[in-house]
Amino acid sequence: MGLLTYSPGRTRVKICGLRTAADIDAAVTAGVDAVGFVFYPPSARAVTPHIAAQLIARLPAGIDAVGLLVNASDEEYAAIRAVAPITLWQFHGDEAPERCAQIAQNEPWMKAARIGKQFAFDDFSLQYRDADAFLLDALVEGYGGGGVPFDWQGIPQTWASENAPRVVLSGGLNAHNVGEAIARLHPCAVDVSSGVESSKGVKDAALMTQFVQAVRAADAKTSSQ
Ligand SMILES: O=C(O)c1ccccc1N[C@@H]1O[C@H](COP(=O)(O)O)[C@@H](O)[C@H]1O
Repeated sequence: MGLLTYSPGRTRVKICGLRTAADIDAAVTAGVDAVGFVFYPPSARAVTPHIAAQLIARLPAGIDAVGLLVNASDEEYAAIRAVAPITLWQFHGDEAPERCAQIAQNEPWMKAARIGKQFAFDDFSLQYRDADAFLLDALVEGYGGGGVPFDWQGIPQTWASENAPRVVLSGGLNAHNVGEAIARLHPCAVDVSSGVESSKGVKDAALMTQFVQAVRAADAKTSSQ
């Protein structure tokens, strides 16, 4: 179905920062809707476009292959597009809306909002109104993937409910806190990286399974209320 198919009561799941065939197989078995590839060389989770292409070839139909970029140059982007069949773009840097649209061409894209103590939610959603989704993350050093949650209470209630169909929640999620996040915000999807790792950049199959099970349990609880 893909990550951005909004279906209340069925929260979509993306696991980001996959680097090996075993990671892909474990994520697929766990029941994800999308897997993410980090094309940001400073990250411990970075992959080359060729590695990503090999990993994407293992994916069954219907699971999104997300390309995560941070202020990528034209050359970096061209190298990815040449070999890796990305189905959804994630812009996690300082990209202006025009740059996101230029890179994504007519493919879906989401823009990360890096949320600190104060964040202008309305300004962000207006500025990036052409995005297919808003990915909410904590403001951390190194742009993202820090395993740090932000204060969900700081999201204005009206903004959260109006934008729920295109909110992808991330930032420090794990099997223990994702249920509360879903109950509070009812996002279209959740996105995790650090919370399913045994050490930085090393995915753990059991933690991936537990994360997806926690999402399904939260959905079941919401539906029964
Ligand atoms: O994972 C990374 O290394 C990364 C690097 C630069 C930008 C974003 C990155 N990851 C994304 O960050 C969020 C939150 O991740 P976490 O669960 O808190 O570790 C998520 O969207 C990742 O895709």
